[in-house]
Amino acid sequence: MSAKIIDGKQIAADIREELKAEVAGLKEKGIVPGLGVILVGADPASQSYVSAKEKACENIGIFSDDNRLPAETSQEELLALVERMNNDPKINGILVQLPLPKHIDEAAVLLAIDPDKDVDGFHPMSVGKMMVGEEAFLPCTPHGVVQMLMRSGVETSGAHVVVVGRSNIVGKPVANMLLQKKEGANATVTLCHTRTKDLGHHTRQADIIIAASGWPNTITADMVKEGAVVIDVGVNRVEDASRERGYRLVGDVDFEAVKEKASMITPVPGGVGPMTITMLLFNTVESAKRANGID
Ligand SMILES: Nc1nc2c(c(=O)[nH]1)N[C@@H](CN(C=O)c1ccc(C(=O)N[C@@H](CCC(=O)O)C(=O)O)cc1)CN2
Repeated sequence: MSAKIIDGKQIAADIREELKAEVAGLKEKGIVPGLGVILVGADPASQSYVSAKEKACENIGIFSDDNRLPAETSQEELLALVERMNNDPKINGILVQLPLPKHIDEAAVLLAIDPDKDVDGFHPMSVGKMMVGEEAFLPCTPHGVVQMLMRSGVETSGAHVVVVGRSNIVGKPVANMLLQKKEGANATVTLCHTRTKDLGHHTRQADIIIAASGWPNTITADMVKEGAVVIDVGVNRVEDASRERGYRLVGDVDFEAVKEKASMITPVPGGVGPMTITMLLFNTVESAKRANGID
């Protein structure tokens, strides 16, 4: 039987409606959440993600401070802008779109962000707090994955989750979040990567597979247990002359074949992607509440 499609667009829209109502309530108290947005360079994918984030802010009533800087921007100039936003009370969250140009030390920039405004959840302080189970801003894509599982009624407690990919943005944090001792987690987690021997041996044991390798067709049908839940975090461009833009988007999972074996599956596009932007909005509202002493 074909899998139930987990509709990321719909779940994201539901959360955005909840946030819109929360932002309206904050406005009545004179509070307008603000997001400082920084994009260095003109990478087309990054430009479209940043524009989508700003549009999403506008739609729910978050103020955004747009800063598009040329690719030649120096690290010092970028750090000065981050510092200005750290000290600006109108800014509750700072988003530095990644990747940054090669001449800029990404780790140094992320470290410069005030952890209280780290709505991307990439600062080592946020990562450390998440790891030990303290309250912290959770990175947006992994947080989106956990929300999708919870809102789709997927039981993670005691389930065997196999994560494929060990990036700092997705693989490592999602593995960590799912093994925490809390609601929507409590899973047994296996973290696989490019050096894992016989990947299929691990994925076939999974109740839930989270594919975040960055390569199309990493997960094929023979690697999936009948009835497993499959979450595809990949966003890969593959050439497609039949499309106006010359490419189409695919995930890391062989969707057509795997959907015949899985019980639930996320599509690409329209799965995890829309959740990433939504959880950024969530963190920004959360930060505005914390800054104003609201629980
Ligand atoms: N500072 C950050 N940089 C990056 C992050 C991040 O969370 N913070 N994540 C990724 C890119 N990203 C957000 O920035 C992102 C990726 C994909 C989508 C998305 O909605 N994808 C759609 C398809 C969109 C399309 O048609 O191109 C989907 O999958 O349905 C949103 C955000 C790296 N950088």
